[in-house]
Amino acid sequence: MTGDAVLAAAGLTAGYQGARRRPVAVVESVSASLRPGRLVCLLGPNGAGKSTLLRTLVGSQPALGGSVRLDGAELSRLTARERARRLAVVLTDRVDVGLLTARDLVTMGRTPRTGWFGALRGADHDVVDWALAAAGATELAGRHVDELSDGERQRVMVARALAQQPSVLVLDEPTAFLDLTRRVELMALLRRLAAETGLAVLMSMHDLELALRTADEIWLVHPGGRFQAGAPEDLGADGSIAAAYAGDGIRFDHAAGTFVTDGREDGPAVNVGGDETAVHWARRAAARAGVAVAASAAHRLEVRDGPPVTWTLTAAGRATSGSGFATLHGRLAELAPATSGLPADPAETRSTTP
Ligand SMILES: Nc1ncnc2c1ncn2[C@@H]1O[C@H](COP(=O)(O)OP(=O)(O)OP(=O)(O)O)[C@@H](O)[C@H]1O
Repeated sequence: MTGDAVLAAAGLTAGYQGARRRPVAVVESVSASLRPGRLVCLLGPNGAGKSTLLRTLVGSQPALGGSVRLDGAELSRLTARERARRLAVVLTDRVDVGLLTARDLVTMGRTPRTGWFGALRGADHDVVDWALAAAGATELAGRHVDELSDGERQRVMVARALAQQPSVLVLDEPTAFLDLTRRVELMALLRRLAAETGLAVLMSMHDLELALRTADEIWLVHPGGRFQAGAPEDLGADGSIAAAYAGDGIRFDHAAGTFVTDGREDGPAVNVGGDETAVHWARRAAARAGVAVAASAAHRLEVRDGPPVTWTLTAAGRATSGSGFATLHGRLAELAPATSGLPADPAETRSTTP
């Protein structure tokens, strides 16, 4: 089942040694493979076990069961240097790099190939230049790393990993401290590197919507440690993502592909139809208003592309029409009872008291 996989887990259990050296499994029965040129996002709610699984997959903590193979070789049998020639890891931890320039740091990425005291040859300098350019960090080469912004630093760390010329790049929450623009840019960069160089990329992240839009495949860790792998659309459409992230007061609306803050499955729902672009935005407006989108819903919303977008909402036998999403959102919000949990306004309470 591993085929041409560069990183493959079979029946893997990741976890810790608990009290009295008793093994405590965090993620179980992981069988999945990462192939060249693919970008895989590892998702799961807080504490599900993403970091534990990543650490086990890169060999920085031992597996409790099963196996991990890197380029066909059993990971635990490879030396650190053999691993580093094939596998590069980018963590979010800020390491103190003293007064190193970005180029110095990226050059250190060559160490697994040259050794600590190995002289850098012309070809090594070419690789460093390529890595800086590929990560969009050429203009940062002469800057001191400790002066860089989080986004710039992240690009330099990716360049350092690329300088190792690995087959596999593993990143733990690389988008964590980046603003939306930088997050999208970093994802686009990793996508392009995978497509153009055949690099296999595995990254954990919390930005579900960005992951679902970008990844070739999703690896999903459910609370309780169940593991699932599949195409983003399959895991989104069959409700697996929604199930993994179901929590108090928030749920993933798998029809709209967004989170909504109404946690109740029995809340109001609307059946949306009409022009494609208008339907897309109407789904988002519904999600924002805490209204689920479902083909079986009794309420019916019909939308037409604009500008301005026009809509007709038929609810409880009464049809209302309007234009623009501000008015539609207001009308949809009336379908969803308030769920803020805020105490009632005392003035309002008084006015309803006889
Ligand atoms: N060294 C450790 N010893 C014992 N248990 C641990 C250890 N490190 C983490 N855990 C536990 O393992 C579980 C999974 O943690 P992990 O950090 O892998 O989750 P995560 O999905 O990466 O979470 P987050 O999204 O919050 O980073 C948690 O219950 C955590 O408390």
